Amino acid sequence: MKPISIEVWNPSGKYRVVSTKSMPGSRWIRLLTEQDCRVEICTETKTILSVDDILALIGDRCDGVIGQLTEDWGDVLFSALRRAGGTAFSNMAVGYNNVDVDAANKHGIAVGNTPGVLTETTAELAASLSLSAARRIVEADQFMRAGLYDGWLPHLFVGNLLKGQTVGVIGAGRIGSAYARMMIEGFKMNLIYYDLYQATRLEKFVTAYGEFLKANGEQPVTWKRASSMQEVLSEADVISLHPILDKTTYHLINKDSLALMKKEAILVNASRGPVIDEAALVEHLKANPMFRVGLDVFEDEPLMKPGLAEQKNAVVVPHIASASKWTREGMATLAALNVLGKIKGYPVWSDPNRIEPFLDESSPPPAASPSIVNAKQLGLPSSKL
Ligand SMILES: NC(=O)c1ccc[n+]([C@@H]2O[C@H](COP(=O)([O-])OP(=O)(O)OC[C@H]3O[C@@H](n4cnc5c(N)ncnc54)[C@H](O)[C@@H]3O)[C@@H](O)[C@H]2O)c1
Ligand SMILES: O=C(O)[C@H](O)CO
Repeated sequence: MKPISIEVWNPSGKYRVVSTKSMPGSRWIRLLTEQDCRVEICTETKTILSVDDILALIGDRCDGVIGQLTEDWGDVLFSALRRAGGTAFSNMAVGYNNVDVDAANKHGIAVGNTPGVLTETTAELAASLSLSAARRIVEADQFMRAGLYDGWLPHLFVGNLLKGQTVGVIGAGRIGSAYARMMIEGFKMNLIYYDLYQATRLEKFVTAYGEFLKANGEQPVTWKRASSMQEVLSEADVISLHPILDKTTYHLINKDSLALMKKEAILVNASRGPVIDEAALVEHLKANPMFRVGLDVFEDEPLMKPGLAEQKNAVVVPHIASASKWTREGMATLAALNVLGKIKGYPVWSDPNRIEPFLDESSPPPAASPSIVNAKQLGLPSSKL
């Protein structure tokens, strides 16, 4: 196996923890080295590591790995980690569709993720994409830079007004609900959402905000929980996708579902690329120039499907929804603490949505793993804190 380049922190540490990428901030490194970990960070320049690269990083002895959503964590890697004496893996991401959790269970490896810390940052990017698509910001920017602006015109880059329109959310979990609140409070949009579960807190928020507006003599905002995704697609003016990626959400948006949407609707995706059949989307964009999309994620990432890049009615950014400094440093901290907690035999934090105590730099983090998705399957104890 070819050697792989690494940077080492605290070489004499008792536990060997590998990070497949350099991650923002230094707190995560400090938290590990202070607890007797030797931290090895992969410094290979290529962006996506292969399974063989990661096998080389795991080597003969490894207690835990912090990995990335671009990596394929299945039976090969989990069995290698187990053989090397490891018991812990954490994705530096909330989504873990790149992880075969059954394989991890089989080998007794805890799988961590990083919920909560990226909720607002990701929702803000989805809101940015919604605005950019509605007001044609990227097209207008390119027009200016090309020196084409020769004076104000009544028809120049006319887009969509959001106020009073309906925002549709598919997957009203943490991020979907935060996005909905931004669009409702910011632009006084009405809400229609589809989720397998009732978003009670979100409904209460919209009701209370509607009452506030009414009391101030303004048109109140409203909410509706749709009984099908199709209802959201046909009624909403702006639709944002925020479900997890699994078998039930793969190609949720396809040729048939696109046909249900309004001709001037806006579709935003900051969840996972395969939630949209991207080839069908390209055809829809070509046939409907007033339909616009804002995409942070792509079906064959890092590639775009042929034809997408040429569509002026698409705003595309490279999977940056969680990319604020605070969030990325927090994700690194949570991922490191997931691995550390398992190595040290700490219990699992009882509420993965209440992660503030782990992010407070002025006090030591609780002795717990913040979020282990297979804690129940592995029978890991829950923290009483
Ligand atoms: N683009 C990015 O950088 C970025 C950043 C963070 C998260 N994400 C993605 O966003 C996803 C959601 O994150 P979250 O923290 O809000 O998770 P969450 O678990 O709080 O929310 C997901 C919601 O999807 C719902 N859902 C599941 N299956 C569904 C279906 N078939 N139809 C409708 N709704 C369904 C769930 O009930 C849940 O409410 C992550 O899994 C991840 O893939 C992407
Ligand atoms: O799932 C996630 O966390 C994102 O895709 C990266 O922030």
